[in-house]
Amino acid sequence: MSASCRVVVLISGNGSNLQAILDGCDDNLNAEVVGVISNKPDAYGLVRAHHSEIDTSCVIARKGEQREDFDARLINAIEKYQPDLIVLAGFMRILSDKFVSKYLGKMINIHPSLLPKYTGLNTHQRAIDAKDTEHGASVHFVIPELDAGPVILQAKVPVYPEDDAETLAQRVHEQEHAIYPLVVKWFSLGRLSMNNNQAFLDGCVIGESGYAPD
Ligand SMILES: Nc1nc2c(c(=O)[nH]1)N[C@@H](CN(C=O)c1ccc(C(=O)N[C@@H](CCC(=O)O)C(=O)O)cc1)CN2
Ligand SMILES: NCC(=O)N[C@@H]1O[C@H](COP(=O)([O-])[O-])[C@@H](O)[C@H]1O
Repeated sequence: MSASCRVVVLISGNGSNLQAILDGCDDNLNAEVVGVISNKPDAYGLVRAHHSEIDTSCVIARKGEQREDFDARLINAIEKYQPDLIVLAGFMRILSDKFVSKYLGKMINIHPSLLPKYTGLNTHQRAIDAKDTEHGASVHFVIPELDAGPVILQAKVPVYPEDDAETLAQRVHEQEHAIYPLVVKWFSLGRLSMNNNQAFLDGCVIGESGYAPD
């Protein structure tokens, strides 16, 4: 029986979140990763996709190319798979308003901070520099404004005085790999909508150990 929710994952690098979602789909028969698309040809996530016999493609920015032109090529690559859900997993491109509007409500991203804190890049070092005692990750719907979409699920981790960006990133990664597959599962079960998202925010109390409604 083919899965009801066709998932396309966009990556730019290592793909550890892709791997967590692939592993999660083994248990969640409602979702199937049908394609992995990278904007970097050397992304290790492409190797992970090949190991799982998932179709892959690359859409590589051309020198001087307009963002909208790149995004048009990316749409062509995505539409081949006819996805129900688009998952950004370390996809390091800011997407144009036209692209985001096309996939509004069916595109999610994982961001390494407790949004709305620390949108953008270098979040772990910024949390350390601010002497924060907690940090974490957020899964959110993607809207044109960067990292500002409705938050679906968050995971918190402690920040220790001896932490550097690397040790903190590792602790955050562990929680990312726990929460992202959950959100994919909820979406595949039809339990996620950008319109009535508050129910999940109220129900999602996440600590270091991680908790979320089943
Ligand atoms: N319109 C949106 N696009 C993207 C969103 C979003 O919420 N709205 N989420 C990001 C993911 N992201 C952080 O989570 C992020 C990715 C990339 C950048 C960025 O500055 N990219 C540069 C290029 C960087 C590079 O090539 O190394 C750029 O695109 O000019 C910031 C945040 C995904 N896109
Ligand atoms: N602003 C986007 C961003 O910084 N995303 C972050 O990139 C990493 C990708 O790791 P992965 O390739 O191993 O999944 C993840 O930590 C994710 O939160």
